[in-house]
Amino acid sequence: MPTGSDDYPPRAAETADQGVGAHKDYGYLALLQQDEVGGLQVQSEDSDWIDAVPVPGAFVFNGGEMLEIATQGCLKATQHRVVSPQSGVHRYSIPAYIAGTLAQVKDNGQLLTSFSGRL
Ligand SMILES: O=C(O)CCC(=O)C(=O)O
Ligand SMILES: [Fe+2]
Repeated sequence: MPTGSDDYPPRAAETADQGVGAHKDYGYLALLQQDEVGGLQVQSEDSDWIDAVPVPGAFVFNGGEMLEIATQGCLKATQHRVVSPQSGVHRYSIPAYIAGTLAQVKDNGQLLTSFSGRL
């Protein structure tokens, strides 16, 4: 197993277990490198699950709840999940989470928002 990565072992053939259940990340951004196996799905506004098909050399950026708060709902936190690979296949992904501090200040009635983030 490569170091610093998440290992999703294959699910038992008779089950449809998920590697990670549906959730939103709580931080600002998650930067994700997934291998060619796939399994990451994002939920649309119509509640459909859409495959985030792996693109070689590309990263996935997942907006988190802090980002949604900091942008006052302009950028939404993405509901997502990971479906485990079929029997006999392993999936690897390397996530990096950008967390940070949110500051909101009212200046003459105008809401000013700033944040500092780090990996
Ligand atoms: O492994 C993935 O593709 C996503 C993992 C994830 O959603 C998480 O760690 O929050
Ligand atoms: Fe996540």
